[in-house]
Amino acid sequence: MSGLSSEPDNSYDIVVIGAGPTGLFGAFYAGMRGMKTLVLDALPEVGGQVAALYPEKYIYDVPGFPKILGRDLVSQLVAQARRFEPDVRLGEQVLDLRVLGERKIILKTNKGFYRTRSVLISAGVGAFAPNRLPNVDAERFEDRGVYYFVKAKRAFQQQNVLIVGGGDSAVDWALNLKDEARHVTLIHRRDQFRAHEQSVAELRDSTVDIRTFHELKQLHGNGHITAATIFDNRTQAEQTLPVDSVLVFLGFKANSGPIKTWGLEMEGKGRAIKVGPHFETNLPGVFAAGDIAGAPAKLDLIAVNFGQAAIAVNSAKAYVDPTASLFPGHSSEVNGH
Ligand SMILES: Cc1cc2nc3c(=O)[nH]c(=O)nc-3n(C[C@H](O)[C@H](O)[C@H](O)COP(=O)(O)OP(=O)(O)OC[C@H]3O[C@@H](n4cnc5c(N)ncnc54)[C@H](O)[C@@H]3O)c2cc1C
Repeated sequence: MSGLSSEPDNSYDIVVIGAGPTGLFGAFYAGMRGMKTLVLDALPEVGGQVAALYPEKYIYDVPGFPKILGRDLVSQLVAQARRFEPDVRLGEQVLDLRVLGERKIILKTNKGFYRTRSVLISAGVGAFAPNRLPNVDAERFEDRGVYYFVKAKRAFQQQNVLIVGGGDSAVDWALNLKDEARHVTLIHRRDQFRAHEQSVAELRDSTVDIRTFHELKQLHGNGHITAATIFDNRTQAEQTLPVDSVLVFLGFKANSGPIKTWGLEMEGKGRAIKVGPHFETNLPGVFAAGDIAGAPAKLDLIAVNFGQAAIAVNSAKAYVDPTASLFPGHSSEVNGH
């Protein structure tokens, strides 16, 4: 790993790779065990698959919640993890991991290096990245009118907004922005939406200009987007619309690529990291939990992942501090405020 000679000063007891449900709960547990914690995720938002793929769906099998919306579960996990104030860095993908010795691990990301005594890999199905707009040279407008994530709807006040996509995110953001923006157009290449029936009904009843069977042909602007040409994929008829922002919601792809090069023993056709009973990997100080872990009875469910995160983090604590016990004590007794 190049750059190791200039070792970073930032040093953690544990770095959690991946801020999905497993990583967020792992971060909570690490905080409860008094570990200095850093959480890293490639995406600019936390929540893993839940936030990226189904934030607006109800989940029915999380203990204690008869039903809970994906995004509400993520908020609750964040609130729980925040209590111990872990460092969180988003939009940062871990590219390399090296064990240099006992309790000495270096991580390299696309933004820098971190030193840590242990690692929890809770990377799910890999680092998420949004599917980018194909064939329209959108890169030159990224963050200059083309956005794959929306943080604050205020940013689109009085704008002409073009939304691309037919899933929950596209439909929900169209509904969310219709009163904030000057005009919202939504294009989708088919006439069937992959979104909540109720939201689609609301959309069809709203002021959003819906163009089904439409796709993006070209973006225009000098520095920042000013217009977009769309076309009807049945007739090829084109139209150029004045546009200030294009919001792209074409789903995500996962890339587990770098993890396979870290010297970890893999299984399950190379998709899962082999773990032992404490969710330890073959690399000392490196633990894995959640969808990425090749546990003996593998069930990729949030409820199961929470338990794995607890075992992995408590094991990491005992590794980092050999005088510490594996059992954390009951939270109701040790953290009573
Ligand atoms: C449509 C759908 C519906 C589902 N419904 C349910 C349900 O009803 N009940 C249920 O229990 N489960 C459900 N699941 C499964 C559940 O979402 C997963 O089991 C869970 O999200 C796994 O959590 P995780 O934290 O292990 O991984 P993930 O949620 O995949 O999070 C992993 C995170 O790690 C990040 N990451 C990966 N590699 C890197 C890297 N190198 N550097 C930085 N960051 C990285 C990713 O960007 C991602 O954010 C569903 C899944 C899908 C797709």
